[in-house]
Amino acid sequence: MASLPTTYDGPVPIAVIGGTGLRELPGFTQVASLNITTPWGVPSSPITILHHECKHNNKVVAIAFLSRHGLHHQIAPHEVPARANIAALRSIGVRSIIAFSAVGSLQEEIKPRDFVIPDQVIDRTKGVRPWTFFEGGIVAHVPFGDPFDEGIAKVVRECGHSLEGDGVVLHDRGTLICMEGPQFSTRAESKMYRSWGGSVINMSALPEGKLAREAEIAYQMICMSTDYDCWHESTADVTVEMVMGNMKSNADNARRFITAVLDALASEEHAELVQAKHLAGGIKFGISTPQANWKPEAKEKLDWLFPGYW
Ligand SMILES: CSC[C@H]1O[C@H](OP(=O)(O)O)[C@H](O)[C@@H]1O
Ligand SMILES: Nc1ncnc2[nH]cnc12
Repeated sequence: MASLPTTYDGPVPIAVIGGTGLRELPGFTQVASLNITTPWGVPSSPITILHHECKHNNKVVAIAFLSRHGLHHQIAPHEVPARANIAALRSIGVRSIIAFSAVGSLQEEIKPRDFVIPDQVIDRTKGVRPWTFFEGGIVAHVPFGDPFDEGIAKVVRECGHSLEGDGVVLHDRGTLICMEGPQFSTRAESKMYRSWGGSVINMSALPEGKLAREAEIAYQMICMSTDYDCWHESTADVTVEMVMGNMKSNADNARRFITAVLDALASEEHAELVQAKHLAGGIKFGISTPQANWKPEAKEKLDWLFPGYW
């Protein structure tokens, strides 16, 4: 294949982050491949810019795609450079992220290959992943009571329901447990997460979602169930083979789902939502350190993330 341009000039407000089994988005035209270096390092993969012709208005929109675990799934969940990923996406104009994830089901009614649009998350990562842009002399605290974006979630749910009966089964809400990994849970842990009200489990929603919130990016995860983890008495414990097998056999549904979401988000009706106007500027109110006391090195990094804010 001829190599792609390494720059892209147009606006790119929407990004898709692909996870396990979703290292690229088939069916879209690739128009550029960007290698971006951020003050937090380099992203998991080059950012591919895809052109998508919106079904509703035939308008061509640019979408950014990033592969969370790298082009060859060589990056473990705890090694994902989430700060570089989020910062790089924001630097090209991204303000809304649809993040895909393969998850274990913690509830009988969430069957393998069902989709879940989580609305809550419980953090079971172990503090080994860098999880904030605000450190080294500038302190900030952002609200995270609703960790996902309800506006984007509403559009995603409508799209999922429009595909129901056509192979897609959708659960509108759910509590996602984000564990550290890379080992899967013990049976005792799996049962404990069920007793906490967990619906599904993965290793990658955090700190990705927290960093997106700090970067004023609307973030919604679409989860696809691939297994019953290890709590279920009559099914085998989760294995990578099981996860990959279910991702592969449901890949076409995942592709149709994401295409429908991109069609909907590209319509005029959702322009404000996609630009995350509801989040814009909010970070200014979350900073506790008076600007006069900011360390120059810390300010330089934040200036990269929020050009023109200070
Ligand atoms: C290969 S099974 C565990 C792996 O799958 C999920 O990946 P992702 O969320 O990126 O789709 C899970 O979070 C783990 O990283
Ligand atoms: N059972 C499980 N636990 C954690 N992450 C997963 N991703 C897919 N299945 C999983």
